[in-house]
Amino acid sequence: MDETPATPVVTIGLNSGQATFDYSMEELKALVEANHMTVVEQVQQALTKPNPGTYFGTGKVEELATIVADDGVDTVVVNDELTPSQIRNLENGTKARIIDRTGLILEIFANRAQSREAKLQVQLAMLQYQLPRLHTSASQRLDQQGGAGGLANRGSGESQTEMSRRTIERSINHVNHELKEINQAAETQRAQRERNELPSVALVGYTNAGKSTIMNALVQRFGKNEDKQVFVKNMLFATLDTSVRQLIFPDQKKLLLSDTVGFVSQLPTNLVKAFRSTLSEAANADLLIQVVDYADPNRDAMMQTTEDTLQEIGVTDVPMITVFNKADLTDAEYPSRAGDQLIVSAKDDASIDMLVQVMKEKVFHNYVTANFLIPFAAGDVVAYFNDHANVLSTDYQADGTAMRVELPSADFNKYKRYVVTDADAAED
Ligand SMILES: Nc1nc2c(ncn2[C@@H]2O[C@H](COP(=O)(O)OP(=O)(O)OP(=O)(O)O)[C@@H](O)[C@H]2O)c(=O)[nH]1
Ligand SMILES: [Mg+2]
Repeated sequence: MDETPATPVVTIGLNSGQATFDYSMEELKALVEANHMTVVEQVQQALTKPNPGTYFGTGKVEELATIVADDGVDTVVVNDELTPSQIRNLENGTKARIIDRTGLILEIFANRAQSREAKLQVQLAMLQYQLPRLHTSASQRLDQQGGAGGLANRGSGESQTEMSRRTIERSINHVNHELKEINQAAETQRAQRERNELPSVALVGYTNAGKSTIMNALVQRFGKNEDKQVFVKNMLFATLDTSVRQLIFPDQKKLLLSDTVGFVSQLPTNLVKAFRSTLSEAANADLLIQVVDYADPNRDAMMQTTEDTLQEIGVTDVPMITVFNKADLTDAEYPSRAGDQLIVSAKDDASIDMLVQVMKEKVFHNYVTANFLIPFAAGDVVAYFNDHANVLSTDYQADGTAMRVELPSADFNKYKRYVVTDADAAED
């Protein structure tokens, strides 16, 4: 455990009268805490738009400088993304280190990334963020987190700015290249092929809504024995890597379920772009399950954030159901269903049953039920049905095995020659 005390900070935000202002400051506080810092004071200014030079108006910057000095903090976290010159001017005006919302989210992601792919994706987003912000403390902080990798090597003759810029550009190319290699790896392609054969369902939603918990509950009941549970924790951005698991239901219907990074409002564009391949799981899904923390008073804003982010990554026409989770923390009755909306608790078996029922309705529409008479010489087909289809009845007859089977229409077509009508089956 990390026992170092959290860094105290002042958060600042511009209140332009938007309905979501209070919520966004609250969200900023949660992000600050996720980054091992703690808010000692919040400062806001009512302004319709940011001052282009200093974000806050000049008088307010002076006031902020006093607050920073009085509170004895050396870091100010800003609720919006700033321009490089706004960062510089605010740093000069307050004598504090300025972290904007984007920089903050990047730092959290950098600390959470586990897999090589996630690390590279975060690194790419950081480099792109740093490029126009050289010589601000924002860049140096990220540099310490390993953002630019090889920035330390200094050449002779060139100005430091010129050198850093070229180094960052080179690093960006390098990271892009490595990411491309990961995507082309045999493993990824194999997974892709499997994906094309089975329906896929993706869990999406605001961070900390319970996506990974639902994934684990489903995997525990319908996953393969060797499948590992995914990481669950009560913190923002517990999950940064996409996990895909196969679910097999008792009727042999199978699907792929994926769990991925959660969303937060104003997720940096570079980050969303860098995580494109991770998020492609959602884009290619046959069904999205939007998980919402039903116990959170800001749930409507969180749903809006999720829908905006999906739009931004180009996911616009995938069918979606909404799962209001954590109902055990509310007075609501659960599980309950109204059309495509469910109220559940991830910790409740009956809730998981209801979710499975709805998932099945949505993704398994290409199934047919038919009677087959399979000659003994084609015993492998009987074995195939037992492993891959929902066998409703089996009867060993003189001329072969009679089976009534529910199966995907592709398989039905493949084994059509063994189909018999109900009447045929009755005759035998
Ligand atoms: N009481 C209650 N707690 C839940 C429920 N579902 C999840 N949680 C808790 O909520 C917290 C977040 O759960 P996760 O599954 O990690 O959430 P997530 O959506 O995967 O979050 P990110 O990966 O950060 O996007 C954990 O502490 C869970 O134990 C639920 O139905 N009821
Ligand atoms: Mg998660």
